[in-house]
Amino acid sequence: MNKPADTSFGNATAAVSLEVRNLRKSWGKTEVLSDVSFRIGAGGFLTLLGPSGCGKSTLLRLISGLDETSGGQILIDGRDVSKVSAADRNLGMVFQNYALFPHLTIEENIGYGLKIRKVDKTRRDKTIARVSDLMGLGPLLQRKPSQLSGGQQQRVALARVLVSERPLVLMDEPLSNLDAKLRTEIRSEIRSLNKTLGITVIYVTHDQSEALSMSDEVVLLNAGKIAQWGTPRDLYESPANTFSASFIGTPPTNLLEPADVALPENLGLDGGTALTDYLIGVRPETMCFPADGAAFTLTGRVLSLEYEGNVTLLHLEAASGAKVIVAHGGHDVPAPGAEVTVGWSHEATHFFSKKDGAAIRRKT
Ligand SMILES: Nc1ncnc2c1ncn2[C@@H]1O[C@H](COP(=O)(O)OP(=O)(O)OP(=O)(O)O)[C@@H](O)[C@H]1O
Repeated sequence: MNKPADTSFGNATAAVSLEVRNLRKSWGKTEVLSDVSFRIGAGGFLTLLGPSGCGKSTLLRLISGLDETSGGQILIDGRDVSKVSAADRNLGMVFQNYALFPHLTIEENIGYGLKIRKVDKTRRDKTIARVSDLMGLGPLLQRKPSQLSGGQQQRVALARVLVSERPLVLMDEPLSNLDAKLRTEIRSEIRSLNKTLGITVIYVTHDQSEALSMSDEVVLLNAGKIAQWGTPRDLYESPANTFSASFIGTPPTNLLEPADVALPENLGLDGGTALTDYLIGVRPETMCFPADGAAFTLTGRVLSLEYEGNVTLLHLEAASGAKVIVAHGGHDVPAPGAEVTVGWSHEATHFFSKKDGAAIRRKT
């Protein structure tokens, strides 16, 4: 499983870019996607991330051509395919409900698309052998799908799409049936095949760690709208709004009333910004205890402790009653009930408008 990908199999058709412009989708009177626009370059890996029901699968189905758009455009390599049938979009798909042919062996299932496209047998066998080896399916090739576990069947579905040599592959939560160890291994396999074969991948997940670790770019959706589109680093380090700040990161960003915080004199905000206008965002892992002369400090009472191995989560209650979480890396853990002062730097501080949740950028 840990072998580096071999480039000798698969001559993926030259990779393609994907662009979605002002895409809309309504079911009856309910609009489930509104004005969604993003693009990913050829060979890129873009993840659609968001909570359950935000429209990720709907968006993927529109890109695939399985459902019709209610407005907007989908361009593959600059060509508008919005009205082109799914079969003519030249893309591969792995969905949550992988459908394997029950009467075919695993080997035949994986090679089905190649056979249909009349790829010669020697090349087909070589490709199947290589991908099944990478996916740990080698010993299972002669079995039927019913003789495999759910996780193994899902790996077959993935292998099948990876050997299909489509330039654009859509994946909807393809790792959801796998255990944690396999997920991590297959994540890096998918990522390495994406780069080695130059396949453009659009990947759906609600798991932010999967999204951050695999993607070149992430589109974070909230209730059918894009909350933020950027690199994993953009999303983590510069959340565009309170939704993004709260969704990305475990535990989520603390959103604090300025009244709970001892603020430095110069916040770098516009002169007109009043204390009541904004919230302060700070990630638990960027806070320190003791505060040690940090620019921002907060004093609170320790409600409880959660030992996580590498860190201990300090659950604090500020004077106002607000709950705050600090990920503390040191061994000097305070006792429950103690009053403590924690701190953080200017760089760790994010400001958000209370009105609409949007990030307030500081003056440079
Ligand atoms: N065929 C349909 N008819 C009516 N409403 C639908 C249909 N398909 C999806 N929806 C609605 O569209 C919204 C988005 O659903 P979608 O499956 O795209 O969300 P998701 O983000 O993929 O969720 P999950 O992570 O739970 O799979 C939901 O409110 C869902 O109920």
